[in-house]
Amino acid sequence: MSSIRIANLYKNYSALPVLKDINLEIETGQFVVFVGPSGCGKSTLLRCISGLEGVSAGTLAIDGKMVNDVAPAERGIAMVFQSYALYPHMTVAKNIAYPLRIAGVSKAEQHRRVEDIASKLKLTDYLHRLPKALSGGQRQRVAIGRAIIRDPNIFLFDEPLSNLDAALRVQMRLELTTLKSQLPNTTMIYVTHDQVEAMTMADKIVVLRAGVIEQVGTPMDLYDWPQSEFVAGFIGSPKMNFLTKSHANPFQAARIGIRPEHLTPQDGGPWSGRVTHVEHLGSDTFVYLDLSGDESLTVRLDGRSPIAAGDNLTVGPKGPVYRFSPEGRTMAA
Ligand SMILES: Nc1ncnc2c1ncn2[C@@H]1O[C@H](COP(=O)(O)OP(=O)(O)OP(=O)(O)O)[C@@H](O)[C@H]1O
Repeated sequence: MSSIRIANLYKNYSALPVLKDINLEIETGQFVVFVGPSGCGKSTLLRCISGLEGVSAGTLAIDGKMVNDVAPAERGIAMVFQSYALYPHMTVAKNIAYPLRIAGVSKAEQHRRVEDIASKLKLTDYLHRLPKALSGGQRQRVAIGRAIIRDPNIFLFDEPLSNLDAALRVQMRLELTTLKSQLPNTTMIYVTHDQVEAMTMADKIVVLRAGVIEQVGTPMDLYDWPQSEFVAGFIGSPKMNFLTKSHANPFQAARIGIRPEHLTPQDGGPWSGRVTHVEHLGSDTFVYLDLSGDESLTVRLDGRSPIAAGDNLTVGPKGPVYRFSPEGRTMAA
């Protein structure tokens, strides 16, 4: 068991409030992702859960037991950071086994556990190498192996993939998802800037903004039912289009939003303009449309499109049009 309950949590640095009235429940075995813009408090919340930071007010409980005053090492938590430090003179096997060696676990047991973890993390062929002979992704897997060998109930990741190149990030993303399925009782919390990572890995996403929780939900809840313009703009790639004034008036709202993939060429559709750029990605095409009043739309079309820069184009919705109040809250459909 490794559920987490956070109630009315505040964290200040000197007089600066960084987390404000955080309330969050995480069930055993969930993979929860914290997303939000730089400085919104993601890492601070993770560090409060780990015990590396104390909280200023509120309660933090693991499996129903308040842990505010429990030392980090006693919380059953392991943490992996973006900058992981492997011991350069030790082989992969020795790096992974290190926490067990320190704990005085027998050689035979160390060997058994290292073999088991290496097979989970596809490191079996690299156990005798030194870290300098590994790729970035392999080194990050060793760091993860060293963290999971202690059998933590809760695993915290702070942007573990941000130092890797794009292709390796995708590969590691899939491997972390596999790892999660192999550890069904381990609760995982993952901090990232990358909303694609959040969408593809999370059971539950927590969107933070300026120290408060803006919305919590499954990836598809947040995509389909963003409660605010902030969440609507944060989740989804390419980003949701926002329109105002005459482009929003027909929908009886000051401001509306529509996702690029929910627009389609449509005679008599509500939005017309001139195509400024076209990007062909092979699988789909992004069309950029200039509307009157200095507003613009990104349109995502399936497959290849004959539309070219300079064309006039009229588009309409084939999916939801979100309406926002002047305060940026989503209004009922
Ligand atoms: N030790 C500290 N002392 C003072 N202020 C801090 C400290 N650590 C973080 N902060 C401030 O708290 C706020 C939240 O920082 P935090 O690192 O949690 O944000 P984040 O959402 O993880 O950002 P990023 O995505 O850029 O890593 C920031 O304004 C930051 O400057």
